[in-house]
Amino acid sequence: MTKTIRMPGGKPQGAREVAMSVLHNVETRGAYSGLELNQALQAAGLSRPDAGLATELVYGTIQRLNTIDYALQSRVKGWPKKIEPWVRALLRMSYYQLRWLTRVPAHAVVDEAVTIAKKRGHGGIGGLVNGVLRAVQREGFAGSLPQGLKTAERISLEHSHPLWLVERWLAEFGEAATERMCAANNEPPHVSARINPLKTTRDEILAKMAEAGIEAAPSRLASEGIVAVRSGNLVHTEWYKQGCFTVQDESSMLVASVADPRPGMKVLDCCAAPGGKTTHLAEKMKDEGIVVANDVHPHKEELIKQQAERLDLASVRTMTGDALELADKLTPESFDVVLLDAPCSGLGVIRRKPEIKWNKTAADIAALAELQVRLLDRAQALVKPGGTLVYSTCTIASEENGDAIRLFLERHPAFSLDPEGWPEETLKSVREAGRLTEPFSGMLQLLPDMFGSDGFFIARLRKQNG
Ligand SMILES: C[S@@+](CC[C@H](N)C(=O)[O-])C[C@H]1O[C@@H](n2cnc3c(N)ncnc32)[C@H](O)[C@@H]1O
Repeated sequence: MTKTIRMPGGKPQGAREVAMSVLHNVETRGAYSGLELNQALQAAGLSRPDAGLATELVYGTIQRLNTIDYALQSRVKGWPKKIEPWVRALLRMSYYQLRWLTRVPAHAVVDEAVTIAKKRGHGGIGGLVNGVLRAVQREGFAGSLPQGLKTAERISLEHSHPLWLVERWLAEFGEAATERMCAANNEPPHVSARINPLKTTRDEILAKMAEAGIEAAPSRLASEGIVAVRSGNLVHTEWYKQGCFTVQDESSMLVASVADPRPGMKVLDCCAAPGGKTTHLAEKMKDEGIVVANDVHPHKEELIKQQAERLDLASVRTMTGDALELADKLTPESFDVVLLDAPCSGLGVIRRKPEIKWNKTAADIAALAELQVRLLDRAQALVKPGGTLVYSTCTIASEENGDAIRLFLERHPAFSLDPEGWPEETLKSVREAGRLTEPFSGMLQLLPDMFGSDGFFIARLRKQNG
């Protein structure tokens, strides 16, 4: 049984009720799971284990939605459309627990679900929930997938991904890689952090974490990175508050390293909020020079400022505006390094934001690819002759990545892909994993199954001198 506490509205809420309301809002209001969950957890004030359970229920249920709905449709008449959204959320979440969260006794899952159903609805709903979950419990999960499915259908149902996405990945990456990626997308993401070398060293933080009983190890991919196990949210630590590190995915840490800015340079980050890469660029420059950090959303400027302040970085200058208009506002050819960390479909970060796989469409990818090419077209005008343009996304859709770069290069012959100056340890790890296309071209696609880090694309382009 989980502890129940009083919500501000007067209603008692335990981990399962919190998870249920988050799932309900994600489905009915299109809310982001991460934001919605953070708000709900703050409001509910759950204990750490209960917050952990609520988190697991939300992510696990969204991750396994396809598989869960397939199992429930034969047991619940009118599933899913004719069932009230909150009952849908409750049944899905309970099925998830029965099947994948085996550390919770099945009878406790059913009892709690029935209690919630009766409290929120009426006896009839309690009866429905009880009947469905007891049947699931009795029948078990063996043979829960139909026989004779085509490869795409099997992967889609087994690993709970939409069919169109599985078909797309099968065509591009083949069966083995698609299956690995889909499985990896259902794993919990690594907790990782990027050490701020202006304040501390990786060894020093690792030693302090070991002393505090936090299991952490150096990243295999990024020289400033650490990966922690069962550490809780590192944002709540004193080290974070003191600016010793930034919580960031390991793949994301590579982008500033590939940009390789030097102290004293003038650098532009076109799409910068919340400032993860901006602050990394400034750290790499030893806080000497200027990093202009721009984002289109006015409210996000403050987020970048807060990060720069927390890390004591004085070289960051923030501005708000559409990156498509930056070339009209800033001096042409005036930046040594320009980073375009473009808005993208996010198909590389499904593990962190599982609703992405259910919400994004092929049409979104096409529209984003078109925007990205236009953003590249405008950003290039700001690069000095001999300077560097780095393009990155957290997606694995080729239209938004390699294809966008090829289109760009056709139109801008002054630029060429630059395979030099990439972080050695990264290329070594990717090469050792047998995942580097040789000879290395200057573009890198990391897939989510390779290192347990986000799927990311990075291209480094050099503008010719004069
Ligand atoms: C991938 S995120 C950037 C993450 C950031 N670079 C970091 O490492 O913390 C993309 C950002 O682009 C911003 N954005 C979207 N369209 C834009 C545009 N037309 N001009 C400038 N920024 C834009 C979004 O607000 C979002 O913050």
